[in-house]
Amino acid sequence: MRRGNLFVVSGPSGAGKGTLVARLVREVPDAWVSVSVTTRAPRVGEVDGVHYRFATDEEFDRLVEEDGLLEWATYGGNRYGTPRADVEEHIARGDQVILEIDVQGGFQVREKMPSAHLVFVEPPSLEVLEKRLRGRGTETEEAIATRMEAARVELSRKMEYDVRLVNDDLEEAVRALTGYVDEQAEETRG
Ligand SMILES: Nc1nc2c(ncn2[C@@H]2O[C@H](COP(=O)(O)OP(=O)(O)O)[C@@H](O)[C@H]2O)c(=O)[nH]1
Ligand SMILES: Nc1ncnc2c1ncn2[C@@H]1O[C@H](COP(=O)(O)OP(=O)(O)O)[C@@H](O)[C@H]1O
Repeated sequence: MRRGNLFVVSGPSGAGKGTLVARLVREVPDAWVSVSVTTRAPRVGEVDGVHYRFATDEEFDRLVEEDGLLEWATYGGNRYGTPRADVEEHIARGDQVILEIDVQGGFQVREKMPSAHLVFVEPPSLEVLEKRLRGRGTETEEAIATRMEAARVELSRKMEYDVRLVNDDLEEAVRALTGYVDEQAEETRG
């Protein structure tokens, strides 16, 4: 039976993961993006169940206890996790499953599912990263500082990922990501 593939997309906050993954799902028909659970507060325009499943600390605790998460991590003082059942179901269905998660989560996925493909999205520079984060207009100055600090740690682990792509020119980065997913998927698509 046809089985899908699992892809992890990580990289510093503001590198453009969300933008790239949104383009990927438009261009690769069997791509499916997991919706994470988070204890972070919704941003303006974020819809529960679409961008994230927003949860209380107690709800998140319960998911961890029930072993309902494939991986989870704390980022910027909030917890984020990948619901396990949906991911397993979509892989079984033959989809190209995409997890947009931080590097701590990326390495947990590699441990549990060694066949996962790990993609690291890099910004052209730290200066550009900070500009993008500020330009997005979603974070306070304090949150930007926390994210820039996390970015340095995340970037220090990029060589442990299977592939790296620099998101400078958006169209070029979209082509690189869709090309990689298609290439890995080809064998299992049948
Ligand atoms: N480990 C893990 N990280 C996640 C998950 N969902 C999102 N993240 C990561 O958490 C970090 C913060 O996400 P978010 O608050 O949405 O900020 P943004 O990435 O700047 O839009 C990013 O690095 C996300 O990739 C998840 O389910 N698990
Ligand atoms: N190649 C690019 N060139 C310029 N701006 C970009 C590019 N890719 C993304 N952006 C912008 O940078 C900001 C951060 O992108 P986003 O996808 O939210 O990053 P992430 O999901 O990694 O936190 C957004 O405002 C987005 O529109």
